[in-house]
Amino acid sequence: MSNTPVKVAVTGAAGQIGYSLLFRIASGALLGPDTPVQLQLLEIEPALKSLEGVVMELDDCAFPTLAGVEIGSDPNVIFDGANIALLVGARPRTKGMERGDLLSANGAIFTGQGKALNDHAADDIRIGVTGNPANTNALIAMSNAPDIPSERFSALTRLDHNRAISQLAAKLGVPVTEIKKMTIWGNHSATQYPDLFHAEVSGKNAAEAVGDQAWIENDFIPTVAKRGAAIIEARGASSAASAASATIDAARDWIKGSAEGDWISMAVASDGSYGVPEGIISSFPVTTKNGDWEIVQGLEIDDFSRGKIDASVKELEEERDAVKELGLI
Ligand SMILES: NC(=O)C1=CN([C@@H]2O[C@H](COP(=O)(O)OP(=O)(O)OC[C@H]3O[C@@H](n4cnc5c(N)ncnc54)[C@H](O)[C@@H]3O)[C@@H](O)[C@H]2O)C=CC1
Ligand SMILES: O=C([O-])CC(=O)C(=O)O
Repeated sequence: MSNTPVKVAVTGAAGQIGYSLLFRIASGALLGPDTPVQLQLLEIEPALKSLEGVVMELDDCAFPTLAGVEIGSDPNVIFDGANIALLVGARPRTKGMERGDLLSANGAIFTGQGKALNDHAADDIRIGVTGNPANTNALIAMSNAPDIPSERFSALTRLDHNRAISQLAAKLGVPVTEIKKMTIWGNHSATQYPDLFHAEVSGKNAAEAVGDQAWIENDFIPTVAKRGAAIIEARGASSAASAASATIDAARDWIKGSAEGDWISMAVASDGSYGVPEGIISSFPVTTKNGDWEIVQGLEIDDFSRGKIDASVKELEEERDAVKELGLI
């Protein structure tokens, strides 16, 4: 095992996602069994007592890869020297709310955290935003951290990506491992576009393997896009363990690299690819290597996909304009 622990900051650490996420990071699921991690956990003051209980449980696991845990409510302290920051802390939506309803409630959190990361994080910082509305929260953090390169920020659409793989595998009766090149385009919201036209099943085009446009349009796309709401309806609380798992998948692949012959979905600052306006944080197919990502280029976008991508991007532009209006960017 190398000696220098990687500092992983997690916000909202006493929350539902945190309760699943921290134990997986501490056990080596993020960086592997040979890399010690130091957890730096941020919570609001009233949640610190509960977080102390979580830390007692982390201690009780005696994880060989857990080098230490620090907790606190000041982002300037907790982000100090962080190599990876997973920004989970934000109010989740409840029944009947759309993610856009969270813009003003949660947006303000990300101005302060962006500034604190700017001033205190390590030079190699990578920042993944899970807290909703994830894309626009990432945009807010990025806009408030002028010294951190914009490509170091991403928002989580990996949960949608994993949901899309799982739905397609169930439809075709194949293992999830047969599915490659899934893409989520746009916003982590009901307008997102899970794309089967570039995905592959056992090396063959997924849309052709399905052979049922009506299922794609009326079943697959809405099931994936509205899965978060379906879980809130069933569980009475928003997805947590699956969100934690996707947060790990996304950060691990970013740092360790995506698999050869495959790609992943990540919401990143657009460079104008596929007609998505520069600067907004939109989900794309990306490959990753050594902590860097690249948008997969050259995919042909037909009219159906174009319409879906444009609708989600329009929503992201509206969210950007709304937070501009609120003075958050
Ligand atoms: N992008 C994605 O795929 C998904 C995103 N989410 C989002 O993740 C977020 C967290 O969800 P849960 O853990 O279920 O919520 P939760 O309410 O159980 O936990 C959130 C925690 O964040 C803390 N918090 C609030 N303000 C904070 C601040 N300024 N600094 C640090 N911590 C702060 C709260 O005290 C709370 O403990 C929500 O916004 C939810 O909508 C949830 C599922 C999937
Ligand atoms: O839907 C929600 O509010 C929680 C979430 O982001 C998801 O499960 O995708």
